[in-house]
Amino acid sequence: MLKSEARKLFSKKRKEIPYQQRLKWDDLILIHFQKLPLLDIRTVLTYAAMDVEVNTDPLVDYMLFRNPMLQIAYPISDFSNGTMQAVVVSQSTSFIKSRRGILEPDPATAVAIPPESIDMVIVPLLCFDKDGYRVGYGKGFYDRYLAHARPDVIKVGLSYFDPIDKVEDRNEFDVPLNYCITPERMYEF
Ligand SMILES: Nc1nc2c(c(=O)[nH]1)N(C=O)[C@@H](CNc1ccc(C(=O)N[C@@H](CCC(=O)O)C(=O)O)cc1)CN2
Ligand SMILES: Nc1ncnc2c1ncn2[C@@H]1O[C@H](COP(=O)(O)OP(=O)(O)OP(=O)(O)O)[C@@H](O)[C@H]1O
Repeated sequence: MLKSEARKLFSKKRKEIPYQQRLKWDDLILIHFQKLPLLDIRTVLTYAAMDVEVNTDPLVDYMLFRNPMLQIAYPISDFSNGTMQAVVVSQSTSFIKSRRGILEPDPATAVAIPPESIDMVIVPLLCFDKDGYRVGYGKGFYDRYLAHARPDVIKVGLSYFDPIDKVEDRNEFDVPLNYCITPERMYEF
């Protein structure tokens, strides 16, 4: 399937999920997420889910329960050049609604960190394939960001749907996932 087709199909499918179903699926995703090896993870870049995306809050709560010292970072996007910066949040961080309705930490209340300091990235996506390639919103934010991350950074995708066979129009910038978690199971690539 082509990225453009997958984007259209999975945006539609995601919007059609009933709210109660989504809550159940978020629970199942948390159960599989708990099987990930988290021992050496000190800094995680997650994302603040928009209403149709897999909710990351239960995963963050779980990771903080396991390791209260864990640093949690969120991206701040610059739509003028397609780049993102990771900022570490704390109790005193406030979130503000950016363009496109995404919640982002107020930069005045969070601390910017370099991409090399991140051990795990929870990556938003619209769909993924059996080799771990993903389709996002098509702006390349994550591929551009991951190009600067350490090669051993663990990339975890979250999806309400099973993988497609193959993203046919992969390009040289596409960074495949190490894991993708669905309500059904965890995929390791
Ligand atoms: N929660 C979340 N945060 C994120 C991303 C994401 O996918 N999800 N990003 C991943 O790159 C970056 C922001 N990039 C984005 C790129 C494009 C659009 C976009 O085109 N939005 C559509 C509406 C999408 C919809 O509701 O279906 C639009 O504005 O028309 C949004 C975010 C960083 N933060
Ligand atoms: N490291 C990079 N350097 C320069 N351009 C890049 C880089 N990564 C991606 N791009 C550009 O970004 C555009 C979007 O890529 P693609 O269609 O793979 O998006 P996507 O993976 O769906 O989006 P996203 O990463 O935002 O979720 C492509 O035109 C690609 O050329």
